[in-house]
Amino acid sequence: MPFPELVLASHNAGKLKELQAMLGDRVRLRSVGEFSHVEPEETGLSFVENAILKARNASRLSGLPALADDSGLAVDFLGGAPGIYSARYADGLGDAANNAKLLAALKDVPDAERGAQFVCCLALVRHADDPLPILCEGLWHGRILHEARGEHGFGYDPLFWVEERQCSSAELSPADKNQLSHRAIAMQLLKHRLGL
Ligand SMILES: O=P(O)(O)OP(=O)(O)OP(=O)(O)OC[C@H]1O[C@@H](n2cnc3c(O)ncnc32)[C@H](O)[C@@H]1O
Ligand SMILES: [Mg+2]
Repeated sequence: MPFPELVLASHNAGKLKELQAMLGDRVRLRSVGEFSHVEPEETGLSFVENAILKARNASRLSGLPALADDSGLAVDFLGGAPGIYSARYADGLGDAANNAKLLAALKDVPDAERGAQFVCCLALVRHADDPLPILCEGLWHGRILHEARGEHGFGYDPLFWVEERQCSSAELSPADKNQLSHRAIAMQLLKHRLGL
């Protein structure tokens, strides 16, 4: 196993939980929070740029190989917003405020125009200056509900309708979300690349 221990370049507890569950016990994820509580500025214009930037920063702080997840929700009616700005959509006020802002932006928009995709870009760097990061991407298609449903997950999960299961992603069990999600698709690819 090339990476028995990886630093996860994330301060999001929901991601850590999901990614560790997907990786199983052959790779131990350590939070970058063990090394610093300062979050890097996400200055990239794409998911991949931000994922690489976060991975390099965590690797520099820890001296260890690092995995980053940059993800978000791209809503068709909003031209792909909030996209890379998903975490900060309501100016840093958190998940509930982000969800309220999204519902307001889609007020009176009919179901047929409420298509959206969750995007996940994973970047793994072997060291802070790695010239060839491993990059894997996953997309999960759904649509935005008119009101929140479900208690599981995090972020926009209560507003994301999963057609194949006829429920919101916050109504899926954690195990089911970890089979279907954008993050699950990207992680499958990464595991394949790592021979896991
Ligand atoms: O940057 P780190 O520290 O990893 O944590 P973050 O929460 O800021 O993460 P991102 O910058 O990648 O922003 C991702 C946002 O997209 C949303 N998001 C991503 N994956 C999600 C998921 O599986 N379910 C619900 N919302 C998700 C949620 O609002 C996240 O905060
Ligand atoms: Mg972030």
